[in-house]
Amino acid sequence: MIELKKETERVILVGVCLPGQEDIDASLEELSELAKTAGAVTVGKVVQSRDQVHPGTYVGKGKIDEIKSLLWELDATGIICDDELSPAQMKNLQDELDAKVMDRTLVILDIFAARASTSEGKIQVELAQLKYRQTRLAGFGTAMSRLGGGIGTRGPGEKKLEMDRRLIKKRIALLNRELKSVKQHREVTREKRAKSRIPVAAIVGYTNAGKSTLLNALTGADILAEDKLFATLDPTTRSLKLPSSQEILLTDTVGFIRKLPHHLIDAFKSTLEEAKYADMILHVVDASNPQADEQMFTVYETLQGLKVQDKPIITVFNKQDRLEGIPVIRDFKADYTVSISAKTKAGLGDLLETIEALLRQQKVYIEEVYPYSEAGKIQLIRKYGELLEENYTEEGIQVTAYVPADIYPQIVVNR
Ligand SMILES: Nc1nc2c(ncn2[C@@H]2O[C@H](COP(=O)(O)OP(=O)(O)OP(=O)(O)O)[C@@H](O)[C@H]2O)c(=O)[nH]1
Ligand SMILES: [Mg+2]
Repeated sequence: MIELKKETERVILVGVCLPGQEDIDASLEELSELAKTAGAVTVGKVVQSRDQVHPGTYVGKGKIDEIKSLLWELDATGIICDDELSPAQMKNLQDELDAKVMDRTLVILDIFAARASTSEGKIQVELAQLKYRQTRLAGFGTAMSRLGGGIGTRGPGEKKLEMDRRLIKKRIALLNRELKSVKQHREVTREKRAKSRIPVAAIVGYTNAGKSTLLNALTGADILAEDKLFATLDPTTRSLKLPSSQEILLTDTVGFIRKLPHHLIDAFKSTLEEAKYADMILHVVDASNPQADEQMFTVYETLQGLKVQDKPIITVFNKQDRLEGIPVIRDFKADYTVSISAKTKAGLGDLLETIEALLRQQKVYIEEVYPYSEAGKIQLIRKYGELLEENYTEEGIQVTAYVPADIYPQIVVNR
């Protein structure tokens, strides 16, 4: 696709530091990465410490004046606020600054819009964008057209940017119906998988943690892995043979981020929910990131919000090659932890062993002698379980194996 070179947006990032908040710098650093991914250049940062966000203008009057002169000094085209602005805050700031006003949500939506490739992804993004725009169009029709080009104007819904509220409502209803039918399709696929009894592991984690790189390294898939936020939007599933020859399905998922816009969570629920139907979760952490602890916390929160609970989690501390010396395992409680480098493939063997150990926990250990007339049951074990030993004797076939609990009734010896 040929894209005309547009004038680069030069933005000033604006954040509010609430009492007790220590990671405002990291949050703005991440916002700057988001802006870069969306094609803008960060030329300045402004932080105001406040007890609460200013309800009318996000920051206070003094800061607004400061931003005004900065916009002029730095020849900036607009600002991006680190939190989602209310429609009123956005309008007021726009009036005060007479510049393009954006927020974190708008930037994330823009990135998603540029990345969505499947029909499901496109519907989801457009839905989220329309919901975001719906309230912001109300009462100040010119606000959206003031965005001009660039961030906030991309996406499947691009041409409908100037749509009035009534049409937006209609379009939202239509998209919701479309989404429903896509969802049903996804559910059918999921059911098929469940029937095949092949265990599913969902790879989840903060954006840019290395989820796609890991899936590629394990299965030889060629999913785009990039040093960009939200490289992956659509879940991809690949199968993997474990050393015991048991098969498992691995699903790569969309990354999480702090302050993930709720419009997106709603719209992407069925995609995000891949984790809900998995047998286990591989939580990939970028151990080389100074914010790793906070990122893990965000992932836990998001999983909880999606009601993904009580699943065995393997925490995978990735990017060990970037760390010097001994592998880092952070201090927290988890069922299983592994240190790897998806890039150099170090530790992948450990990871596979851990996955097997976990699967084994969900299995029943058996020591049996099968009469030759029941040899078919051993085929079942081989297919769904893990056959450890098989000896042909006079009494029958001696077998030791791990068998999935749900298969167990089918392989009991008739006596
Ligand atoms: N040094 C190092 N870099 C890694 C490792 N694993 C992944 N990366 C890099 O980290 C960046 C992000 O990797 P991805 O696999 O795209 O991350 P992701 O979690 O799929 O990210 P999103 O899809 O954007 O949420 C890429 O530039 C990878 O090359 C690793 O073990 N070591
Ligand atoms: Mg990815």
